[in-house]
Amino acid sequence: MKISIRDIPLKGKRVLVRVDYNVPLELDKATNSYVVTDQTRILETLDTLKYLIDQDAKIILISHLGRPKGKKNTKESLAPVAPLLSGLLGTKVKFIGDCIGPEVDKEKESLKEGEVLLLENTRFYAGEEKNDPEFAKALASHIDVYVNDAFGSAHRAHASTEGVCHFIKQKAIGFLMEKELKYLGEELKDPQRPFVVILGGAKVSDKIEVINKLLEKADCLLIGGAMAYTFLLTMGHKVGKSLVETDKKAVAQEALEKAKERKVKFLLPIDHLVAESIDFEQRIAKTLEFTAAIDIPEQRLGVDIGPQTMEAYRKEIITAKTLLWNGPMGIFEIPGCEKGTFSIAKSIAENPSAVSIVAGGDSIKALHRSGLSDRVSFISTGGGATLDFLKGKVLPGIESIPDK
Ligand SMILES: Nc1ncnc2c1ncn2[C@@H]1O[C@H](COP(=O)(O)OP(=O)(O)OP(=O)(O)O)[C@@H](O)[C@H]1O
Ligand SMILES: O=C(O)[C@H](O)COP(=O)(O)O
Repeated sequence: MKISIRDIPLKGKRVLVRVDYNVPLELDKATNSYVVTDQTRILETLDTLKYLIDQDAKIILISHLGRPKGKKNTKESLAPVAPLLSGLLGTKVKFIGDCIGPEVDKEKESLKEGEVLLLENTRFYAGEEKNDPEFAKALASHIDVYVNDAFGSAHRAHASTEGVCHFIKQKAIGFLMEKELKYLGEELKDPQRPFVVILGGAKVSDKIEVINKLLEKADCLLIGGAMAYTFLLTMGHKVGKSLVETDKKAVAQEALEKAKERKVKFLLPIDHLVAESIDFEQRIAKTLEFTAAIDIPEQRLGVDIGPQTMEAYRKEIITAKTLLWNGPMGIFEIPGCEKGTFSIAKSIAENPSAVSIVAGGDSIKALHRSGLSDRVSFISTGGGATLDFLKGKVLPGIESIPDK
């Protein structure tokens, strides 16, 4: 058991809290400013933050947002989180446009008991992802206690999740981290069967390797999203202009063989929604139409699963005893391409007696949009972190917090 914030005195201490506020932002054209479109990850940290405020701690929040690769930009600034968090906590959350340096140190020093300061995106510095000790040391300056409540980032050995721990003596996990570990650990250690995993999304390179591990635990895998096309391509199907990672074909082949060997059902889309092109800026899919077959025409790209696939996946979902869903089935952000993803949410809702776990920023956003969030057993705030946890991998963000 990890040391929790309940286990240490916090009054008057400067507490650096690593949260995962890697939340989706959208430009609000009316105000020309970015707004948070899914607050889940923020809401889930409120218990920890309220507790720290009650304990008269001086709270300094750090997080990453997006993948800015060491460069500052407004699109990935944490600034829009501050007013939102102020409202949710009922206390002013001050924001400063940097996360290290003399200005930040001054703010840290002048912080009073119960006050909350939010720092800028740690990934605006290359030192974050490189886990640079100098950068980690700068994050740790003027800090008494480090709290990791960022389960979603625990699989990253970055300066704010791992490196910083070498410069701060007292460390603990927050309530969100505790909940995630308890839930995912208990429910999925020895899952009730059939255990059905639904995987989709764009991060093919992240997830395709995870599939190999899940094949050792799950009874059935339902594949959607962009990663499905890499598998279909590997099997010799035509995928047109769909998003694929050709360098992952060998891994895909290995997974297909392993599924066969272990007698794990491995379902891929049998029909698709395709488009001529996608304009992500305008959120428009040109010439949407269903293919009645697995192959995708040359000049088209797959943007969602088709109706036959939805029904095939539904059949597996409604008879499962344990369900895990990570990643949308299509480019659900674009109007007209959301039906496949919503159909997964609906099918899960049809099976209330199963333990259902949904993980991943976009999957959660889609779940909320479908209005069925209250029909799942547990919503994990982790995407890659949850999958790594399932693989039994050591998560650096958890490892660096000592046991009781
Ligand atoms: N067919 C497709 N072609 C291109 N992009 C797709 C396709 N299907 C889904 N996507 C994109 O995948 C993205 C989500 O993938 P991602 O792996 O980030 O899922 P997630 O649930 O947020 O999990 P995580 O938290 O691990 O990131 C969405 O932006 C969606 O548009
Ligand atoms: O959204 C996530 O899974 C976490 O915030 C980690 O983000 P990353 O995949 O960009 O490291």
